[in-house]
Amino acid sequence: MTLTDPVQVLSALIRCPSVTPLEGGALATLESLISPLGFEVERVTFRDPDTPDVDNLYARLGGGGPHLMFAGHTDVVPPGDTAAWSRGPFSADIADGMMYGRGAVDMKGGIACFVAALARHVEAHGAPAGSVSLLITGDEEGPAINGTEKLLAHAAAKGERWDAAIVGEPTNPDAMGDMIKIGRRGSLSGTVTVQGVQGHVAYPHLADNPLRSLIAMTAALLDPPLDSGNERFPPTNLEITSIDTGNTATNVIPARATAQFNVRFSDIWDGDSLGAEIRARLDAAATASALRPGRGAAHYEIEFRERPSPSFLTRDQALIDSLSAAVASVTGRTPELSTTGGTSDARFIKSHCPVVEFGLVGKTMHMVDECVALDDLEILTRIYQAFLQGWFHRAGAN
Ligand SMILES: N[C@@H](CCC[C@H](NC(=O)CCC(=O)O)C(=O)O)C(=O)O
Ligand SMILES: [Zn+2]
Ligand SMILES: [Zn+2]
Repeated sequence: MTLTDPVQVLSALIRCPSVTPLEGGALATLESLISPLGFEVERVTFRDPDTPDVDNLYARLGGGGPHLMFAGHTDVVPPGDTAAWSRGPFSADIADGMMYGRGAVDMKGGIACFVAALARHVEAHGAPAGSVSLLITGDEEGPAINGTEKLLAHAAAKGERWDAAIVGEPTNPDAMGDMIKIGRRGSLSGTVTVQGVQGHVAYPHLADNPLRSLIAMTAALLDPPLDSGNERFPPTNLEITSIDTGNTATNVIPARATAQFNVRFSDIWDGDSLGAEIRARLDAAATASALRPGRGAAHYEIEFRERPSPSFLTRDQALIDSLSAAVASVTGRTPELSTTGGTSDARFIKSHCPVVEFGLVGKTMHMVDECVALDDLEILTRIYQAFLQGWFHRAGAN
């Protein structure tokens, strides 16, 4: 195994079937790869009621400051229908300049490139004059209860402090150098249940169809838009993800109906203010009678998923500039600074230190035939190398 070669490192990681929440040998492989670089490695399992136990890894190279954290996850989403894959999802097969496998871009590829970049840095300059830590969880694709948030708290309780962090999630929409993430939108999910009265569809006056209200209520959530965004964030977006009654009959009005939704929200809102707006819209629509003439207000309940993800924005311009300069030096492109897309574990890290994100091209993440261009692995490794050198130089080390 040549640690400076991201292709070899990634190949070893993809071959570990670490479908969330299983460790699948991925953290053990990573531990055996980085230990010879001089990392002090700690493996820790977190538990919580009603969630699977999850293995995590924290490793530190060096003892002094400045201290840079690289964060990521080795767990991957399930491959789905393996027969639909043109190559084994854990084979790491290479064809036409691409490596195939679950996690190729999301985000074993990012980890492999960072390890290779660090190995090259150590080979060329020796260990950085400061510290580099790897904070790697097996619970990013799962509930995210027994992962990054607890690992950060665990390390912080032992005295660990970080000056900055970089997360290796796939941030580029189309090509390397497209985009750096400098923050993330918030996320809030909920379920609305409307109670009605079951009955015969031909005698609707004897029943109370909950879908009439639920249709008006979901429409009220969608329109008018929650905001039009700002210079930092795209417009807040609410998606209805399911409407269900469990009804299999064509001639029965169901007794109740549920709708599920998820909101990706800008920093105009937080979980409380958004929850209040959603309740106000539902109350107004439940009282309106256009789809339910002659009836009183519909009876409904709303349940929000616990712990909405907060939005955040990284305001450390020096860190953003350092990463942008590294991307530009390798790709010749100025990356867009964006808060689009999903949430990431950076939402936990931002409470400990400034955090930015840059990784591979995310086009195939979570898809059948997830794959990465070998050229992109080399580009990302060089970007991480440049970032390491630039960040430690700016921070006053080598
Ligand atoms: N499973 C976790 C968090 C779910 C995070 C997920 N993030 C992505 O898919 C990343 C995509 C991107 O980088 O744009 C999401 O946004 O749903 C939980 O639910 O806590
Ligand atoms: Zn990911
Ligand atoms: Zn993912």
